[in-house]
Amino acid sequence: MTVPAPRVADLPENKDILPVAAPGQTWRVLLRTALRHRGEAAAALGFTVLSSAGVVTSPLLLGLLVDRAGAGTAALVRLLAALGVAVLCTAVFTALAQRAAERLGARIAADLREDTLTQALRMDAGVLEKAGAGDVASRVTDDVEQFVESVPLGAAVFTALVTVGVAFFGFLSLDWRLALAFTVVFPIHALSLRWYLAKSGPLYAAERRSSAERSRVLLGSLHGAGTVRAYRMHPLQTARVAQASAHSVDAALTSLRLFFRFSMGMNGAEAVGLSTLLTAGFFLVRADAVSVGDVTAAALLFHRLFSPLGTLLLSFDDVQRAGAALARVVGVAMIPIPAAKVARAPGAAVTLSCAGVGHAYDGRTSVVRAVDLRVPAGTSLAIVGASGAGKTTLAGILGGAFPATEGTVTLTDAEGDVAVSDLDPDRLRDWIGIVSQETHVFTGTLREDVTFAAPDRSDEAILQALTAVGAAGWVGTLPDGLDTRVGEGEHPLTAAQVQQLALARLLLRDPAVVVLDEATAEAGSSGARDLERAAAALVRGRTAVVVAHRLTQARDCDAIVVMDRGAIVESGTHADLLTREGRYAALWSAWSGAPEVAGG
Ligand SMILES: Nc1ncnc2c1ncn2[C@@H]1O[C@H](COP(=O)(O)OP(=O)(O)OP(=O)(O)O)[C@@H](O)[C@H]1O
Repeated sequence: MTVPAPRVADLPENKDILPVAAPGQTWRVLLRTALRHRGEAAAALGFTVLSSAGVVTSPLLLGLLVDRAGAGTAALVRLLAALGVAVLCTAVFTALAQRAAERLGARIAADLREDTLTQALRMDAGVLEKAGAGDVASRVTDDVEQFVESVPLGAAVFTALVTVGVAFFGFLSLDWRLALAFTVVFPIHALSLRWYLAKSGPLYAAERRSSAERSRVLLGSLHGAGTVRAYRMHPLQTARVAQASAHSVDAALTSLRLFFRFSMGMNGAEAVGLSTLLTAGFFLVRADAVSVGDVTAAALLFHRLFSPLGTLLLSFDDVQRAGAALARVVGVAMIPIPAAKVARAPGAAVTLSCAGVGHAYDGRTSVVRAVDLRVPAGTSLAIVGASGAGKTTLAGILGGAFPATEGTVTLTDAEGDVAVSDLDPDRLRDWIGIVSQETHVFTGTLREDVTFAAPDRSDEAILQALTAVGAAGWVGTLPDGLDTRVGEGEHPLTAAQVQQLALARLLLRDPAVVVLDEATAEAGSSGARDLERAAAALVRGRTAVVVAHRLTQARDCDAIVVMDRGAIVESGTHADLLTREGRYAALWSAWSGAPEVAGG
């Protein structure tokens, strides 16, 4: 059966993914990571060399045994004893080499996974969003796993390389003509390998790409399950997942077909090699140039090499897969992290301001336009406006969740001005804390969840924070108190409780500035009042920006801005705005059910 050679162009291409490292960069990162564990690397190397030497010694001793068959019992016993020692040492060193290499590989993989995840978390939020969390997740999980799985093989490849090298000298020690016969396999292997490598590298890269795309579509479907259900988009979404999976399977099958063709060529080369060696041996023995023992040793040596040679050639396949996976992992490290210039802690009083802030998610349509704001230290500002006016976007920009496409956000304390974009990411949350619409409960104990951003707080401080946000009541009824496990599949929490935890988390972190985006929206009307009080506890005494859908929240703030189609159309205090009888007054009137008199 002839199998058509596959073409990379036939495979799906995903253009939105993160960069992939070049081979040179990948090797440098791998080497640098390995050098962090010098002891393990030296042990792996040393044991591998010893085990390779053992593999070559046994056939040579068996050849001697054949030649000295009539040399007397003592000589034979000595040879047999040497053979036994060689076999034993080979087994021990091979096991030690394997273990040392696996340990080294596990350490390298753990370092890579950690470095990649750290990098992914520090990267520009815009880049992360564009690339898709699925692609990053697939690199930190699938690709690192692929690399980890190939670690034992990597050790085997190294052993095989050393064994083939040492074996060649073994052949030379017998007779150079036998070594020559042995070398006929190399050109055949080299040609088929060249053919294979040219085709397989791009195919494996494409295979990894389509697997990343499948993860992206799957994760997207899971995250957007609510929307999919609400709009009855199951058939469409299922078709998207099926298509991404089909592309992934196609890519895997294409690589597999190529590999089968390559394996067939390899078996042929070994048959030719052994036949040539035996034929050359026959003539050399007939001409008395070599002994029968030499040819026996050469044939056994060649036979012993089937396995390392096969490992070398067959594993090119896996080495390439691992290489493609590693290049994707290292690619994450190549994404520039926004330069962090300021790592100082904030002063006690911080003013938040912005100038000329504009934002276009797609780079074309501005959803926030030319916003200038100043929130003096210790005061609060409410943002109100109709749905889609740009409140969440502005809050995200002010809170440093992502950079604006235009303008700057500045924090000012006694020491001077700091642009939010210039702050060290590790320091940013000391300056500004944010509660967004997407609150999340991390799987673990309630204590771990609340102290996520402030790990060293005492139970007393935690309970104080929970009391301040009005959560002490329900937390007191939990089966294991602060040790109760929450998060996915654990003790269920209501939307209002999740919001309270988010507020308590921020209270414990104690930033100078807080940005609250709809902290009360999820609670429903019954819990909303409680959450308003909880949010007020957080706002008190701090510089605060509050996205207020419930206008009672806006009324309680020192200043209010009204947004419409991305721009600020009104600003002032609650009383000012009511006297103006503009948009805010209209919103308030609709909200409170009756027109309110200024100052009332
Ligand atoms: N991640 C995003 N990508 C592209 N467009 C977005 C994104 N987030 C919001 N938008 C768009 O930007 C505009 C402003 O949205 P934003 O959520 O900031 O408004 P909002 O006033 O907070 O609305 P709501 O009160 O409904 O939350 C809307 O047209 C919205 O569709």
